[in-house]
Amino acid sequence: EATQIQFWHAFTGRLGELLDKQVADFNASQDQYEVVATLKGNYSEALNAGIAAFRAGEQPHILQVFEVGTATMMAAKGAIKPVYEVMAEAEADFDPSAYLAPVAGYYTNTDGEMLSLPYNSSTPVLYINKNALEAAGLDPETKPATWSEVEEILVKLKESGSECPLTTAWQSWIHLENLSAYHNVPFATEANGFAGTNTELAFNGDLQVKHIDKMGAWAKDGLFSYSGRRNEGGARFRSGECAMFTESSAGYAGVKAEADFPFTVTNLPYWADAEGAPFNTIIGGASLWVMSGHEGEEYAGVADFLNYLSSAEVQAQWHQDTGYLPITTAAYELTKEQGFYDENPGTDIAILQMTGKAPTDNSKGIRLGNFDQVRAIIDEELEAVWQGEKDAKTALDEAVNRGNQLLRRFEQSTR
Ligand SMILES: O=P(O)(O)OC[C@H](O)CO
Repeated sequence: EATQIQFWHAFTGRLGELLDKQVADFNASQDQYEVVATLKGNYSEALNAGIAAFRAGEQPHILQVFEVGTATMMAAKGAIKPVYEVMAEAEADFDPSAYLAPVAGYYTNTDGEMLSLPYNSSTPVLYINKNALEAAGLDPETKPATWSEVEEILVKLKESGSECPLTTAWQSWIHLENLSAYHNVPFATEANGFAGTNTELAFNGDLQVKHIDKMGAWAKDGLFSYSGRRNEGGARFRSGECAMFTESSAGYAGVKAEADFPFTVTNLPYWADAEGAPFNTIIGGASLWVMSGHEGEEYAGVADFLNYLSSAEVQAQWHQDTGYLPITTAAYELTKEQGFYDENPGTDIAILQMTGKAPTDNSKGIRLGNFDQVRAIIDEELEAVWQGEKDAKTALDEAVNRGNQLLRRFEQSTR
């Protein structure tokens, strides 16, 4: 009988279908192991389910954790079995340098050891409904590079009757975390937490205040329409209601499957007056953590499955279907060879935007404890701006102060 491997994840919709297919293909490719994929809710819910299950001794073998939970998982030493160790014990053919540096770097400790397996890494991009541009009397091929250009388009969209010229998914990730990296200003001190847990939030600087202030004004003028904290805006873009949409590169999976209008995927816009901008954006998405407390034979199966997911063919197909980054150099090269980027313009935007410039201390990534809870505070404060209850500076100052208390709590818990 096949050894079962439990895999808990957070993918619904088109991404859920594609994940189920990968699992079915792996199961069909051999008869020693059977991976059982279980949906555990959204990213936060899946993370909490994994932690609660560990406490109850009922943890899965593999847990998908979004990038926000990385520091929490790294600190949960007894609960996890680092991927490099799983691979070494299984004597698997595993080469960490096969992974793209900015992706691997996110999930690697200071000794260069890979702790979790990069699986679905994304970066934010801008989606545009070409029909909406045309209806506003604009060239449907328009690709605004800067936020000032975006603003001019939003005004025309509104004049043409659009009730939702712009919406966004993941507001903190795109409009504060990536905004900061893209303009080379700190989101937090200590290299955004990569250099240590003694870190403080710093996203209430001039650039961030200016950007959130602008978005607040756009909300007031009916140019920006808020949809929710995660990717609720996706349905509104795919149905044609919203004309422009800032969202993960992986929003591509759903847009490609559902939108019945021509669309553009282009770079996340930047502020042209910021020196040196744009720098590179940072990753989001999730990685796969192996949990401790299982049998050796089961870990051999985990190693096989993770290697399967990383193989060039599987990873290239996943990248092409979902819009997630290709993860390994081999999958990237294979995708180029297959002519995918030429046939599907915009699909290489994410990887180019991530890797265009050498990362700085502000654009390597973000590694903060209690980050999911910090994001909830940020969401609350941003919502107050969109509703016209707070100005941008007050909201960001309060988010920084409230968030810092959670960072201190995390630091104390790791001592
Ligand atoms: O939609 P995803 O999977 O690319 O994730 C977006 C954000 O990184 C979530 O924190």
